[in-house]
Amino acid sequence: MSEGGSDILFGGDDVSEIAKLNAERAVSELRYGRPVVLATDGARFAVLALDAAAPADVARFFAAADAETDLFLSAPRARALGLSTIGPVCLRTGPQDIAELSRLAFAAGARSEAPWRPAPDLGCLVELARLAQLLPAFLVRPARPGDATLVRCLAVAEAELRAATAQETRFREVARTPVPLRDVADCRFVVFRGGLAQRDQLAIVVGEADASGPVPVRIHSSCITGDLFGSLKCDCGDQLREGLQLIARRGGGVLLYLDQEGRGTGLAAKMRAYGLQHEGFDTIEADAQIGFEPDGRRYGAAVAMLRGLGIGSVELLTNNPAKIAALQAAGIEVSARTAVLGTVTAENRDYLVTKARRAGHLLDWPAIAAKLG
Ligand SMILES: Nc1nc2c(ncn2[C@@H]2O[C@H](COP(=O)(O)OP(=O)(O)OP(=O)(O)O)[C@@H](O)[C@H]2O)c(=O)[nH]1
Ligand SMILES: [Zn+2]
Repeated sequence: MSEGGSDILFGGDDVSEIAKLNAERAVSELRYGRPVVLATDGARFAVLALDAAAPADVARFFAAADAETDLFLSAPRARALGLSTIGPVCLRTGPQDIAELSRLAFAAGARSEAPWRPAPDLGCLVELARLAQLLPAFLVRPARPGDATLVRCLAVAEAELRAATAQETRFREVARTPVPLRDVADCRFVVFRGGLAQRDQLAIVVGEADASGPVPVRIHSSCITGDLFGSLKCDCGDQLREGLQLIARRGGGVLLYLDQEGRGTGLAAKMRAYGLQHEGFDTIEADAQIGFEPDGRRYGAAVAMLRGLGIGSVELLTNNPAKIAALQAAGIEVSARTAVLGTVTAENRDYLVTKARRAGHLLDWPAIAAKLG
């Protein structure tokens, strides 16, 4: 029986499959604002995701505590508060209302004088927050044996979360059908299902690519604001359409459309970060203020889809060296890189400059200027 109490299983006893089930249940509980019991090496904690908890949930969590409650924060958020740390921390806050806890967890420019300790033992909470697409801030207290308030709560072991990551690269094709697009008529949409706490992923197969050589591929992270609504704040919509056209001009290839809004932080976090950008933070500083590293994206789904499509060598359409490195690390050959240039606007210029200066994106400014005419 697993720490999570999943003693009855419907189909299969693959350890990482069981771990996935429990990890996804934990993600769901946290998103509903319910406490989860986390078993780490030698200790058990009750944890509650602040981003998903209502004031009543927080009050209940404190009321049930016979021990001190801490506020767990990721390393970027701790540093934003002025704490000198390289890892996540626990602040000893004492009972607080949700407004004060939220100030400490998310508010731009906030500082903390509260006592704190490094919390490497709870580092898996950052991973849980990423899977749940919640800001990485949790109320944490020891879960004592016999604590009646936690009897009906889901328990998940840190070891299970680790085992579940094996599922991040397991996908299977579930649907394939032609979808002619305005700019690229010869297209098939191929849907893959799997991963860990992930929605279905999409591969758009254009024309007939010869998979015996390098296949033109764009790996595109979803950007609802840019891709769908033409937001001027980024270059994503241009890159999406130009990527598809470029692939069509090559005679065929694949665009992988990954469910990775906001560099993997999720739509709500991205919109919070946009709010901070209006206050003057750049795209990376804004994410750090709300607790995120510069780029938390994973490419296991992309690798699995390429393999599922029989592609082992690619011409990658990107300016992002992290995408090249991720494919290479997974054994996909990147035989060439081709830039994909969006339009530079007054609204996205600073964003592009930050991507080039701080995230190492390979932006070809002369080519961009030439494109502008
Ligand atoms: N957190 C955050 N995410 C953003 C911001 N602007 C755009 N994004 C996200 O950034 C990602 C950009 O994805 P891509 O266009 O595939 O990737 P890229 O890293 O720019 O690399 P290439 O386009 O391949 O050169 C998408 O997930 C967007 O939703 C922002 O200001 N903050
Ligand atoms: Zn965008």
